[in-house]
Order: sequence, then C-alpha cells, then structure tokens
Amino acid sequence: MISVDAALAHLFSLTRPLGPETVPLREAAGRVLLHDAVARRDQPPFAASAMDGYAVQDAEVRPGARFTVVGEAAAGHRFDRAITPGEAVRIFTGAPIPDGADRIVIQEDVCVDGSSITLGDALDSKAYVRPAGADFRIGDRLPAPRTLTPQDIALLASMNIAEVVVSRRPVVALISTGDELVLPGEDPGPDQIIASNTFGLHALLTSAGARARILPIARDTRDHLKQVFALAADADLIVTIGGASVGDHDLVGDVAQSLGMEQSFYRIAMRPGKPLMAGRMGDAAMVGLPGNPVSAMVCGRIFLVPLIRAMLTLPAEPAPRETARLTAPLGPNGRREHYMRATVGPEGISSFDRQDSALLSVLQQANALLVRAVNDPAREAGEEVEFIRL
Ligand SMILES: Nc1nc2c(c(=O)[nH]1)N[C@H]1C(S)=C(S)[C@@H](COP(=O)(O)OP(=O)(O)OC[C@H]3O[C@@H](n4cnc5c(N)ncnc54)[C@H](O)[C@@H]3O)O[C@H]1N2
Ligand code: MOO
Repeated sequence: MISVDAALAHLFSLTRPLGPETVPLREAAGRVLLHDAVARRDQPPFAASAMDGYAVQDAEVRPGARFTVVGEAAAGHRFDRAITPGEAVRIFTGAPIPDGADRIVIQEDVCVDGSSITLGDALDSKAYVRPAGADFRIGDRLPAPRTLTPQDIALLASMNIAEVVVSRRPVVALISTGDELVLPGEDPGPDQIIASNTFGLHALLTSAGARARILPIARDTRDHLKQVFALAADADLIVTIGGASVGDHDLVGDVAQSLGMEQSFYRIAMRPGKPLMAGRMGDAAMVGLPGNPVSAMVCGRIFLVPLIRAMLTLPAEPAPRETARLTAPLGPNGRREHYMRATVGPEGISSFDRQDSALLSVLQQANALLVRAVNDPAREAGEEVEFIRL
C-alpha cells in the first residue's frame, strides 16, 4: 500500500497538460485560459458621463448659475464642438463628454426654462465624469492560466476579444463493471442494482472541466471487458469502476494488463478507496476505482479532480484542505488515511456515525470529508481537524 500523497504524485506523472484550442467567447465559460488575454482598446475609449444631466465647465458651477443649452450628447452620439463659457450640453449616461466640459450637473439639480437652465441651491458635488481608460487600458492583461468565470467573459468581451485560447478538455471514458449493474431507468433483475457512482463521477468530472463519456457496462467476463476497453481508444483518461479488489470476478487489473496497461501502483493506504490502481494504457492514463459507491466518489474527489485540473494546465496540487473544530470526540485512526463523511458549519465539524462505503445517502448529506491522518490519535471535541469541502 502506498500513501495518498505518493499515489497522487504517481497519477500526476501519468498525464501531462493537453494543449490548446481556440474557442469563441460564448463557449469559453468554465474553460481554462492558456494564453494571457490582452485588451485591444481603452475602456471607456473617451471620457464619458456617469449620469443624465448637463455638461458644463466646473469653474462656472455655483448655486443659481445660468447656462444656455447649445446641443445634446447621447451614448453613441457625441456633441461635435467644444463648449465655451456660459454654455451647457444636454447629456445622457454613457455619452462622450464634450470638449471644454469637465463636470456633469445631474438633471435633478437643474431648473429648465426653454433653452436655458438654472442650477439649484443644493448642488451635488461630484463631477460624474468617467475618465478614458478608467476601467482598463489597451494592453492590460487577464493572466493565464485561469478558469474563466462569467465575470471574466464580460471583461474579455469589453476588451474586444472574440475568441480565446483555452486548454483542450480531457476526454474521460467511464467503464462500469459488474453483472449486477443496470442503468438508471432500466428494469433491474432480482439480484441487480443500479449503476450509481458512474453517474456521480460523470457529474464530478464534467464539473471539473472534463468531457466524460459513459461507456456500456462491462459484464464480468474477460472478453466483454476487453470489448468495452476497445471503445475507450480516443480517451485521455480511462476510468474503470469496480472489479478492482481480490474477488474471483475482479478482472479489471488482469484484463487491463493483458491489453498493455503498465501498472504504476495498486492499493492505497486510505479509507475508503484502498483497492485503487493506476497506470498507462497506450496514450491514455488509466485509473481503476473501487466499486463501492462512496469509495468511487471519494477517490474521484481526491484523485480524479486534481488529475483533470493538471491535464487542463492548472497547478498539479491536491484537493484544498481547510480546518474546523470538532463538535464531538473521535476515536483513534488506524493504518489508512480516513476520509470521513462529515458536515461542517459555523458550529464546527461532525462526522456521521455510519461510515460504510456503500452508503450514498450519507455521502449525499455530507458537505465535507474530515481527513484523519494515518495513526491519528483520539481527538477531543474542540480540537482542530482538517477537511475537504464537497
Ligand atoms: N477479501 C477482501 N474483500 C474486499 C476487500 C479486501 O481487501 N479483501 N476490499 C474491499 C474494499 S475496501 C472495497 S472498496 C471493495 C472494492 O471492490 P471492487 O473494486 O472489486 O468492486 P466490486 O466488487 O466490483 O463492487 C463493490 C461494490 O460496489 C458495487 N458497485 C460496483 N460498481 C458500481 C457502480 N458503478 N455503481 C454502483 N455500485 C457499484 C458492487 O455492486 C458491490 O456492491 O472490495 C471489498 N472487498
Ligand atoms: O476502500 Mo473500500 O473503498 O474501504 O470500501
């Protein structure tokens, strides 16, 4: 058995960043930007009004001052000459400030009389002028690598960037194994159950940025398992679920090796997730997850998500950990790092009593994995422990 850290290091060495592709901006959210995006213009490109009102010379503004309104500036339509003393331009939000003007008096502070205005007694003191380039300047950068958020997309659009260079998304083939499995919606026989973690992993991998494909369920024969492996030829990462342990029907390791898989490791000192295997299979990395539903999902969170991030050119690092105080004591931990299903909130963190790796209802209620180190001693309520947020 190797440690979780060593297993993750091996996994990172089985893959490399996948390289670039160019996508239009409307398809870029959630993708990992690979090249810095560089602003192609100043924003705003001109000094602009922040309010609806009148553009005047600041030096002339005082209660009761009168101006002649000589024209109008609207967003998209500037007033085409400089103003002179005593002149005002009717202006709207977003319009270019006329030359000669450096102050907007908001319309609430003005009394209009035909083509003249008189300023009121209690004037708002702000200028309401947005200088050219106040938001960003030509050449300003959004640095790579980063996962693009909706806010990033809005900024990139404003920078007049129509397409971006992002990482290719890793293609992950998900192979569930076992005669007992049927798909959700099918009619299970009396000894059958529904393939569940397959769908949980699909969701997890997709949200991490992968293109996950669910392949047909492989039955517990070497031939059928080989046939399904053959369907994964285009994958960057092949993930099998189940058949990883020591039972007579646990064929995944044997069959994968007969197809050329070079095994990197098998068995990890962790709970749940001990019988995990990994290696290289042709151009793809291969990870064999244990079948127990919680084991598969926890291994997905601890190993597959960091692996996908590394393939997307994000930093190769473990799932981030936080700390919280225990609300109840915990007994000593054994020889495997334990990822306990737990809930964390303002009052602290508490683990569920039932930690069997078959219980998806418990995993679903958990919002954290409380991490116990190998041989961690008993802990009192109030002690600080590490956890990974789900
Ligand atoms: N004698 C020993 N028995 C077991 C050991 C051991 O060390 N010695 N390890 C146990 C541990 S820990 C785990 S974890 C499991 C892992 O076994 P496998 O990876 O071989 O998984 P299966 O036997 O195929 O299935 C286990 C369990 O999970 C269900 N399963 C499988 N795939 C799915 C799926 N896609 N969706 C939902 N449920 C699935 C399957 O029906 C079984 O109930 O081995 C222990 N045994
Ligand atoms: O490691 Mo198994 O994954 O403990 O249930």
